Amino acid sequence: MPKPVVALDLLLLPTWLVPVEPAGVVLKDHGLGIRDGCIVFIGPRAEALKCDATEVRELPGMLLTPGLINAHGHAAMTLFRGLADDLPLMTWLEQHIWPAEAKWVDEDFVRDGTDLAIAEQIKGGITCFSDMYFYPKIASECVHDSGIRAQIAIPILDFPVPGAASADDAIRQGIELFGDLKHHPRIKVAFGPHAPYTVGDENLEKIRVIAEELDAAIHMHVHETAFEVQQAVDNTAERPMARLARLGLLGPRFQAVHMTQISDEDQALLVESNCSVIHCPESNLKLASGFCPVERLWQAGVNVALGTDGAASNNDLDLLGETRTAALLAKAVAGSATALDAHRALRMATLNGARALGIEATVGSLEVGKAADLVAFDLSGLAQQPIYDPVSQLIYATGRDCVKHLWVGGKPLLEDGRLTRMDEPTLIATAQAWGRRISGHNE
Ligand SMILES: CSC[C@H]1O[C@@H](n2cnc3c(O)ncnc32)[C@H](O)[C@@H]1O
Ligand SMILES: [Zn+2]
Repeated sequence: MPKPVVALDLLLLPTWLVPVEPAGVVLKDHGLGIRDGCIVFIGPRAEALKCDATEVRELPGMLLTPGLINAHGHAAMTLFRGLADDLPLMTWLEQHIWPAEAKWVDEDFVRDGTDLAIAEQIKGGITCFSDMYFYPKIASECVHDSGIRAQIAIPILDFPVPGAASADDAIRQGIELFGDLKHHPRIKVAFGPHAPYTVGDENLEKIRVIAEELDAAIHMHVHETAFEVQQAVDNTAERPMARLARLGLLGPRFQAVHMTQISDEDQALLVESNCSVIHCPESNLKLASGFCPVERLWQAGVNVALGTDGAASNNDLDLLGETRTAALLAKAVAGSATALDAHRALRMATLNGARALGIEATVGSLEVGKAADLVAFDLSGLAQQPIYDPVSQLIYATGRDCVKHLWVGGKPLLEDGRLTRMDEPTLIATAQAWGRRISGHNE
């Protein structure tokens, strides 16, 4: 019996295809077929050409991978990029960033800054990002309009912040947004208590109850610096991770961002509660916050994903560059050149990110049945030659300027390096206008 012909909206024929799952596999001269936004076919080129495809795209010299997932950031902070550099975390936050946020952050700021962040991320191969910033409803509108995928974490602090008069107000808005977006195909709403030092037990308990009820994720900066942990121990005789465990917050829906300080007890809590850690190496390096022991966590079975953090502490939203930094730093921290090899680094930037955000059934790897969130990297330039392993070349020798095409749910958001739905000159002009206002050259 001849096999039925597979009907496709789009057939992609890259030189290399790296599915990420199964791990370590590189498929040469294979095709990937998309129908109704999902991957419906992966197979050798000769088989792929038998499909009945409405459109066929040859991608010579290109590597097709799952879209990168930026598991932690503060999107609208793109408008504060370079505003306060070369400072330690608490000085940076308390003396520079929080005063600037109090002065400038409003709905327009968040809309313009988030659009800028989305455009930068799409151009850098990112198909999904996690955002934790003020006016989350505005950010969700930007995500909806742009076509990208995102987790929107509702920021919650014990004190008033732009857009929320209190923690209760932020939680109420979060519950409403969660309800409004619970059927959205590309947006997930999570709860984002800022950090152990800005949210007290009472509000953390409220967040635990609501997140449990809604089956929502909790996204939080935790153990970012040694100072944070020491201050908590001095004041309460309890490490923040132990406190979060006591309050019942840890679990598979908990996303612990940073984790540069990990005792054996902290690690045991991460393992037994099955939380994810989101590693932000460049922000940690720039603020001199410390080093997350990625290899040790990986070997212990902890899911480690990757984030850029905001553009005010990084200062870019370049997850491919972040992956390279993570791979290099992991070797230095572990004292072993075999730590976080290129294939595992790519997995951290894709499937582990999806797992951390609770969307690994939908995205994170190229598998039949998953959404077609894909990126094509052009490896035909001289800086990538010769190619023994395209994943090694991608992680160790390629910059985000090699991102050529990108799809989310099968929809093209980047074609030949150009944004399909956003106007780059307008984004640049808008960001420049904010820069003039904030630096005082205008108004
Ligand atoms: C509640 S989310 C927004 C809040 O967090 C601040 N922020 C940005 N980056 C970091 C970081 O690395 N650690 C702690 N807090 C951070 C941001 O400026 C907002 O005030
Ligand atoms: Zn952050």
